[in-house]
Amino acid sequence: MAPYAKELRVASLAVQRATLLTQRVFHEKVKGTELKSDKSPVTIGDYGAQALIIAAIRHNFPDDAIVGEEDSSSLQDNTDIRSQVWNAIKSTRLSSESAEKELGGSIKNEQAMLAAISAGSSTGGSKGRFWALDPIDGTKGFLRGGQYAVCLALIVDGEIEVGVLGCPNLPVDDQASFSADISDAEGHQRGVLFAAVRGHGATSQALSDDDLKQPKAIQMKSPPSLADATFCESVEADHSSHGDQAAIANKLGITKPSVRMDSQSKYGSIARGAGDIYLRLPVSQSYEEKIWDHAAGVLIVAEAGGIITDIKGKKHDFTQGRTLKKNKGVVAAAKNLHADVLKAVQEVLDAKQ
Ligand SMILES: Nc1ncnc2c1ncn2[C@@H]1O[C@H](COP(=O)(O)O)[C@@H](OP(=O)(O)O)[C@H]1O
Ligand SMILES: [Mg+2]
Repeated sequence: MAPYAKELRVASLAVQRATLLTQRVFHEKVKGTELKSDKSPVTIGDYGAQALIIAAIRHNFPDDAIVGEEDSSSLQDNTDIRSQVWNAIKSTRLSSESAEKELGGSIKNEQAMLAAISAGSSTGGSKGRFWALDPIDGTKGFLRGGQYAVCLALIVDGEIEVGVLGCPNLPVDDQASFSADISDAEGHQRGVLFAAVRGHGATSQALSDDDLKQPKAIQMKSPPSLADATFCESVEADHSSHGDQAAIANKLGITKPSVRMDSQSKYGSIARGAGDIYLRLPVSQSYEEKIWDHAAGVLIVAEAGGIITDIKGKKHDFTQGRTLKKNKGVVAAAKNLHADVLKAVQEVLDAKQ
């Protein structure tokens, strides 16, 4: 049996089920939203997806730790949001009964739901097994009806071993034209699940497939020259500097406009060859990137044949707790482009000092 086969299966089904919940929440406009202490939004979808995924992990791997983005403290007193999360959970089931069973079935009651959400409080670290979970990455994209991703990765002794991304608003077709705009995907079936196991390649498949047994291998593309490359970057200018990115593109002779997209959908997109370069350039020197914003995507791009470093050219270090405190930013590109892109990144950033 391939390594981590059960982990990959459980992670894929758990992400599929959680993605379904987020889509329901969006379509039923159950959009109760709060602001967290850092002023970022959190929705019924974030809490519900975190509860469902953690319940599935705890059923299958009871000894594993979980580093999840959300915590349940604000749900303890807010009965309105809490009951909306509970209703979303109760009405979300996979259509395959056997898959539901593999995940351990639904959550029993509101107390169990709160306990599941709270179980994402692990501090991670360099030893043993833990899961890094972002129930909705790109919550701002989710609220806008744009791109977002449900992200889950297994980290063992500091190495990312399994990564899964559920991207409900990206086209299923790996060859579809690269755009963040959902209306451009008109005529394309949407909803894709990206996955990778370290040393065993990366895949994509339709999120709507009942049993998730049709993965296809994906590969990064190498454009004929740097000037033909397509960049992607965050929609939010305070997550990644659009100005620095434009200066780097200019230096490399790239004339195509960048594709702006929320969430780890950017990692999935370049891994399937829809786009060639992903840059995340620090805006604030004090911000520490969160491990759940990168773990799944970093493995998927690496397994699709890409190179991912920080802006200094260092590998991302997932042993440092809940954040990537030893790294700044992201430079992800096809193998033949990465060295030139990194050089341009450093020249542009150094010139600003
Ligand atoms: N100042 C900052 N710099 C970089 N990333 C930031 C940031 N503030 C918030 N983020 C992160 O950026 C993520 C979204 O990434 P992107 O810009 O690629 O869509 C957010 O995830 P959530 O949406 O899960 O909160 C959040 O964790
Ligand atoms: Mg996130």
